[in-house]
Amino acid sequence: MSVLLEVSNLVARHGLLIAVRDLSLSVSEGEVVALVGANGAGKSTLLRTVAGAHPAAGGSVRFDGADLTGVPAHARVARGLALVPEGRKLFPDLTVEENLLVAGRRARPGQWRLETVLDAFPMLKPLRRQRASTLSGGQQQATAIGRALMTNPRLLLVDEVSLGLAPVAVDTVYESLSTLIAGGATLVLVEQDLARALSVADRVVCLLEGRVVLEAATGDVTREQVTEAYFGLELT
Ligand SMILES: Nc1ncnc2c1ncn2[C@@H]1O[C@H](COP(=O)(O)OP(=O)(O)OP(=O)(O)O)[C@@H](O)[C@H]1O
Repeated sequence: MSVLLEVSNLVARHGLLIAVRDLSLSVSEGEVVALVGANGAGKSTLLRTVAGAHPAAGGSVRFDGADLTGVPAHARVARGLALVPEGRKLFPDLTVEENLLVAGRRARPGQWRLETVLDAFPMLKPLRRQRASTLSGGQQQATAIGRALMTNPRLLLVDEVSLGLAPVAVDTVYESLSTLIAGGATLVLVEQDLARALSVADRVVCLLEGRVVLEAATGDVTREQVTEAYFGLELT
């Protein structure tokens, strides 16, 4: 598998606070990576910096061989990097369909268009003409992932996949993610629910205080080992 994303010695700050410290990570084409870690570990800042929504204070972000470190977010989307942000950030007054179509306006060529996104997220079909502000959390998350797909990404970064969703909504969102995975999508998922994360990912990367403290194929690591890394406990 060829490397699609290569993050090297990345540093990201919020003022004086260093949220991402000298972090290196690579993601290969077709891989599903679960990014886990406690609140404040730096997961969101990392995804936002990779997507160009937050500036890098050091290091580099290479995508498909090109250095994108100083490149604006919209140009990264054009190259195939898409972020589903924490809080979903839909246009509340637009309908589901309009939210999807807006994202598709400058899409790269590819399989994803309104019809194929609705096929991947069947729960959205009856909601097409409904305003985003009236949707449940799960419906919003499905719309937000669908909106990112409309750009025909080569790598999809999804922040906080299941945060705030009812269990049944989490199931539905993961069913659709599984469809994407079966179709060969390359994904980085930030997920608080460790069992979920381990169930879909090929590899788990655990952050603590802005650093990678554990990185392993999901088959090679136990839930206990990930939990220990998560809280910064000594590995036994
Ligand atoms: N806009 C901001 N201004 C100042 N500090 C911030 C800002 N956003 C995040 N931080 C700080 O940066 C560090 C990393 O936060 P980040 O949100 O990236 O972590 P996270 O792992 O995604 O956590 P969470 O699950 O809570 O979102 C934390 O100490 C956080 O308080």
